[in-house]
Amino acid sequence: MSGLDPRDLALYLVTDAALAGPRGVAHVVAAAVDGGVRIVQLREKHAPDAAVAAQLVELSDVIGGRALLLVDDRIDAAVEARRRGARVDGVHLGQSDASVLRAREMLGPDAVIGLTANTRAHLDGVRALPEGTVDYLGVGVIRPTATKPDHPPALGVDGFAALAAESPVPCVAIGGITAEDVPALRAAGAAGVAVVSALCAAPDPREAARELRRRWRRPGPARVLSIAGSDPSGGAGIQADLKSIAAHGGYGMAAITALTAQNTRGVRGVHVPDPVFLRAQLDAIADDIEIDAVKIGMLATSEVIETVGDWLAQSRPPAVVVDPVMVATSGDRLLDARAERALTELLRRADLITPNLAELAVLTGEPTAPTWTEALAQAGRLSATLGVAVLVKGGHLPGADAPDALVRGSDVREFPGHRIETTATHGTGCSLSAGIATRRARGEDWAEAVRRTRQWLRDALRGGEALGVGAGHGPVDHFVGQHPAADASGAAPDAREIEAEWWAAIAPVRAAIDDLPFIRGLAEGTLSDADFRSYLAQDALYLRDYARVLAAASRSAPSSTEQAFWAEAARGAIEGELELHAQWLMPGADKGPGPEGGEGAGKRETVFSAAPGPITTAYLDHLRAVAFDAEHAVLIAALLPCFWLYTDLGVRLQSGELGAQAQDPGHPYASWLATYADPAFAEATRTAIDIVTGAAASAGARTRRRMRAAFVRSAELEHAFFAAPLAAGERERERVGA
Ligand SMILES: Nc1ncnc2c1ncn2[C@@H]1O[C@H](COP(=O)(O)OP(=O)(O)OP(=O)(O)O)[C@@H](O)[C@H]1O
Ligand SMILES: Cc1ncc(CO)c(N)n1
Ligand SMILES: [Mg+2]
Repeated sequence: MSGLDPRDLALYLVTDAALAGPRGVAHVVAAAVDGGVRIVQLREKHAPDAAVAAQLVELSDVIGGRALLLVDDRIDAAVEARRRGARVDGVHLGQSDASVLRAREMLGPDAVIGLTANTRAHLDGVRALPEGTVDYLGVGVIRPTATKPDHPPALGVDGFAALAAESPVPCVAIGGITAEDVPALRAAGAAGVAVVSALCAAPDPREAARELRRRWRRPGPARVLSIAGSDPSGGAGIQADLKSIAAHGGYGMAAITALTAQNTRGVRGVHVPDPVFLRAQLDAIADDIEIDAVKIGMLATSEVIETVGDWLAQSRPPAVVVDPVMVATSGDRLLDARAERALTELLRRADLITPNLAELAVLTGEPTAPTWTEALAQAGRLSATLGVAVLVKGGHLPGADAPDALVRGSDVREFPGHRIETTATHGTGCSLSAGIATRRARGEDWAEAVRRTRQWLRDALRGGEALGVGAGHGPVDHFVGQHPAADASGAAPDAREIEAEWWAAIAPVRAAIDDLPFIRGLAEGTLSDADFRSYLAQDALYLRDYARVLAAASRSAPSSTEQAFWAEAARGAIEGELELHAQWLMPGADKGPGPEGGEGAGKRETVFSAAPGPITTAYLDHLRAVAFDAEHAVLIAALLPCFWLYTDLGVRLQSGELGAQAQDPGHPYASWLATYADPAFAEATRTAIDIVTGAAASAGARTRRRMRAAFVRSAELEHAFFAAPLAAGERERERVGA
């Protein structure tokens, strides 16, 4: 019995020269091993032994001990290659190939010997052998495949599971496996998956291997390792990473590269422990724990960078995000000059790097990009040079925008966003990269992981100042909205804190709204006209009574300014928005505002002709109940989501953050989207937030709790309202049998 570690079976590459094509088998093997393949089997059915031995020598070189090398069938070639100095770890044999006993005799007790099996009789054959003769079984084929023309009938996942359950040795699934099959095979008891085409025919075998490794992950929280420096003030470095990993549903681990003495005002000192001990930390983790993603932060010196680079090359975690930390928010340099150069080599081992503008400049050797357009161009050049994706961060741009962009060569995906007015920006870069790594390890694609982590970070930025940590650039609040009620401490929160806390409290609702097919369709312009009109018909009914509730808020307002504000909002709801609805809903109405603009006597009947749907009724009942029953403060809290969520969505739809740019003149819903992105509406929303959170700050704890509950309920009803049109459309299609 060899010392085969069953974890090495997880991802197994079987070579195929024809599929590898002109780039050659060695190239595919090198890339696949980089991507996380742990066993390589050279499968060469026709070449003479000498040629196979020569290929084994070459592959042994390419692999350099990072994976096990086996050969299909050709024991003599393996012996010959070993004689020529190659490291050949064993053979894989078919049922009709040379006997496994002979292989064990020729290659010795440490060799890895595998056998193909696809029937119960084959399992009996293994049991009949002396224990330790066979190390693993290759069981398949799972699906019909062209790479083994004479294969027996496909087993499928269930057939595999039945054999694996009875096998005396670990079973690797093989034959026609694609990335989609991997989780099911793991669940079926596979020790690993062996693939041919999925890697040999892949345009990028490294990325394909990484994808297979990610899919191999067992379900549950992602295990994410931060390799970074310590910030004792808790806002950046490993402390930020661990909080961010936890906030995104991961299990966090940390290997410390350096200790800093810093606070929110700056870095006072850096102490770098012996990199040998860093390596000991990394090995201790990897020897015991399956790592789903690694986030790398501050690396301090070139020795540390080399230590991490060597470890990465050996352990090849399936997702690697490197935040090339060189300059802290406070402006302090965190790397020495030699280290800045050594970093470039390490960056090639990443999937994604996340430089800010200053770091992008150092890495490209160019001056700091003066504009966002120039930053994107720099990121494109860097991405092409390094062969990795670059998330360029616009946090340090002057002006009102703080966009980021995911750049892969010439492919650019922008994430627009307004700058948040706050001093709490310490550790944003650390928190962002750790969150992205965690989300990627949980199965989101890179763009999705970036989008969602950014959305979270923006709430964390808004909540940062309320933490009251430090007098300089304070930390973001990684768990904004999840703290035990501020009231419990006795101290009443101020309006700013309430704003951050309430907005964070509805973060899950907001994320769910973003994910609705209705919103996606609206953003992309792919929503059907019928679905949009069915939404508008309900919205017209809603706005008519929403305006009445606004008027009730005006009546009970405590000051004339607020009385006027709610009255003006009521007028706006009736006039402005209903105008637009009339233009869309009137018979023969064209998309968007037309010259006739929906005047005329029949207008009201047509606009309000739909029967109110159950969600419309539920939402209005909620508003009317608070208007009828509750204190003024609770009423205005219930009214707030209709302002706040629409402004937020309007701005993000308009900017393209959620899909196609609404400014695109071809966008079918451009005129509708423009209403909600209107700066005047944003201003009204700002006033509404100030009035409501101000009222909450001066209210007693009980009223404040009722306000928050009414606010959250309205937000949930906003979500239900956006979900309703497509659900109704679905029911209608079922009814008519379409
Ligand atoms: N005031 C802000 N408003 C909105 N987003 C911001 C703001 N400041 C930073 N961000 C966002 O925070 C993330 C980090 O970006 P930034 O450019 O600040 O990186 P960094 O300089 O590496 O951060 P760090 O100081 O933690 O090292 C990005 O997603 C950026 O868009
Ligand atoms: C330890 C550490 N890592 C990263 C940063 C970047 O903000 C920092 N300030 N401190
Ligand atoms: Mg940074």
